[in-house]
Amino acid sequence: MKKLKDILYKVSIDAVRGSTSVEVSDIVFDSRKVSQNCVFIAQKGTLSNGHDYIEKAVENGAIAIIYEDTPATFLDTVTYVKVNDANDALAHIASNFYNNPSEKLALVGITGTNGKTTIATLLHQLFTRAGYKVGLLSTVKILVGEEEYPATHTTPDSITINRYLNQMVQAGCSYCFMEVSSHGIAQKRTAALAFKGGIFTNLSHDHLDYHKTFAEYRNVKKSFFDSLAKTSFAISNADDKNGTYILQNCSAKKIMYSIQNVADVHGKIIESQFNGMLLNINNQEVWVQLIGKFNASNLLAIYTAATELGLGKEEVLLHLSTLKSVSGRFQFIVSKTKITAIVDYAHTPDALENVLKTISEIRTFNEQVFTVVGCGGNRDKEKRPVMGRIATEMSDTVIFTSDNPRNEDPFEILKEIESGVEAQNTNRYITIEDRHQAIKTACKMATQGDIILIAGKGHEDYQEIKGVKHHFNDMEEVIKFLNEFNK
Ligand SMILES: CC(=O)N[C@H]1[C@@H](OP(=O)(O)OP(=O)(O)OC[C@H]2O[C@@H](n3ccc(=O)[nH]c3=O)[C@H](O)[C@@H]2O)O[C@H](CO)[C@@H](O)[C@@H]1O[C@H](C)C(=O)N[C@@H](C)C(=O)N[C@H](CCC(=O)O)C(=O)O
Ligand SMILES: Nc1ncnc2c1ncn2[C@@H]1O[C@H](COP(=O)(O)OP(=O)(O)OP(=O)(O)O)[C@@H](O)[C@H]1O
Ligand SMILES: N[C@H](CCC[C@H](N)C(=O)O)C(=O)O
Ligand SMILES: [Mg+2]
Repeated sequence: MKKLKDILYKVSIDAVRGSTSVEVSDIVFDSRKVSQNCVFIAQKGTLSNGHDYIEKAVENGAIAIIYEDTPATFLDTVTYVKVNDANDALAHIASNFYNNPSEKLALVGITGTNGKTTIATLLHQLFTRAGYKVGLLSTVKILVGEEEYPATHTTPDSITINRYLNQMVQAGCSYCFMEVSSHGIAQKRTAALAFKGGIFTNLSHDHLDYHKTFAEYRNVKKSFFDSLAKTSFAISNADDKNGTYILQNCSAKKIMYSIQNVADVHGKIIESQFNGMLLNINNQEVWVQLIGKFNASNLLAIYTAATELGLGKEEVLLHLSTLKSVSGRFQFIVSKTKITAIVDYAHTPDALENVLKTISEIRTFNEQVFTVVGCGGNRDKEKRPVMGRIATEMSDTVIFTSDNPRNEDPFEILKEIESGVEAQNTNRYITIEDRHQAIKTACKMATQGDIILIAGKGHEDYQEIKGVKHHFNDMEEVIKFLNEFNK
């Protein structure tokens, strides 16, 4: 068992009351999960304040309390440690408690609005193919080697991160690729981790409900790169207008990739079809099984990271050609009558535009493109009209529908989406709130050779309505209806 003082290493402490030599059984930030001899870390949240639960935590057996705001009463049987930032303290305590696992493997963090899951998952695939045991922390799932665990967040809390990293180290993983969300950075979930490298994809409109301004959102992402060690690497996208800014105060080795400009790693799409594209990366050609400019960009980031982590260029190119698309990311099926149905997680204006652009680059224009799309409830409202405009501008027919309305009125969300449709495109859409019916209608309307894009939910297997998650999967639905209509 560890002593309290052992896990306080690197924590910025203001005051201590009681003994730090007590032995601690576990660390928790939720009073409901406290067990005998636990350390309870009181965090200020968005809904409630952990400081209100200090007494409850002590009642449940906490032996030590880490806090920012001094509690009204102190007990002699409990050790109290005052810190100026409980989230930062939690990050260090979690790392110490699990023996600083991030220092024992090569940890790479991927951040940006879009592409994190794709890059992290494909890097996991690539290094596994290269013969290593690899960890993954992503929106879709957590992997310790090939062993799979469910993911609840894009970037989990510090305790969960370090618990899994420790498990990865124990299992013999040499690498871990993790998504680093802006919420994760802002809440210091990744603060005490030793990153071998960081990757920046792009920055566009999202989460302004949480970060308030774009500048704040951008600076949160930048702070991740500011904190990278000199001995690590920072890979950034020269095609994004914030790609250089994000590395301005970064002291790590900087490497830029681009499909538009001159850069350390330059790529070009030579040819593109539904089943893949031919890429030229730094003057070497490679056929890959993914499509779209955005995936070419993701593959450049992957190529750069893999070579930076020590794999040979030829070996990396060989593995790149075997990588398969990530679940719910431009995942497609072709039906009996050659209708192509694509399920994609595009839930931001930028991602929706990219997916529709990719489709227009490949389509023949002898067919129709149907788009089924909605916007999540209790999330950024500003993106709704923008997504409404983009969907109707770039598809022949759009069916607006619900995507996790959560606690909002789905019809109000739909009105906000519709408000963005430009006058000349109002005849291009219909609105069907029920997502089953919306997908069914698209399948009914589509004829031989048409394309149906179902955007926003990707891999998700639920529709969240008023706190209840009902089973729902876009791919299952579209396959079911295409079969039902014998298409
Ligand atoms: C807005 C946000 O990020 N919220 C996260 C935050 O919760 P919170 O600040 O609201 O916490 P709270 O419920 O107010 O409670 C405050 C503190 O009191 C404690 N408490 C509370 C009640 C009690 O009885 N006892 C007790 O001790 C809580 O454990 C907590 O420490 O801290 C919690 C613990 O780590 C997270 O689970 C929670 O994520 C919620 C579920 C969430 O939805 N987060 C999303 C927005 C998120 O983080 N998304 C990003 C990326 C999304 C993307 O890029 O698309 C992600 O990384 O997943
Ligand atoms: N590099 C990219 N640039 C723009 N759009 C992208 C890029 N990569 C993927 N996309 C689009 O964004 C969607 C989400 O991709 P992905 O899941 O990889 O992103 P993410 O950053 O993990 O998102 P989240 O914030 O939800 O975790 C994809 O389905 C695709 O439409
Ligand atoms: N990680 C994102 C995913 C959004 C996916 C979309 N289907 C929605 O529910 O809005 C979020 O929770 O904001
Ligand atoms: Mg993700």
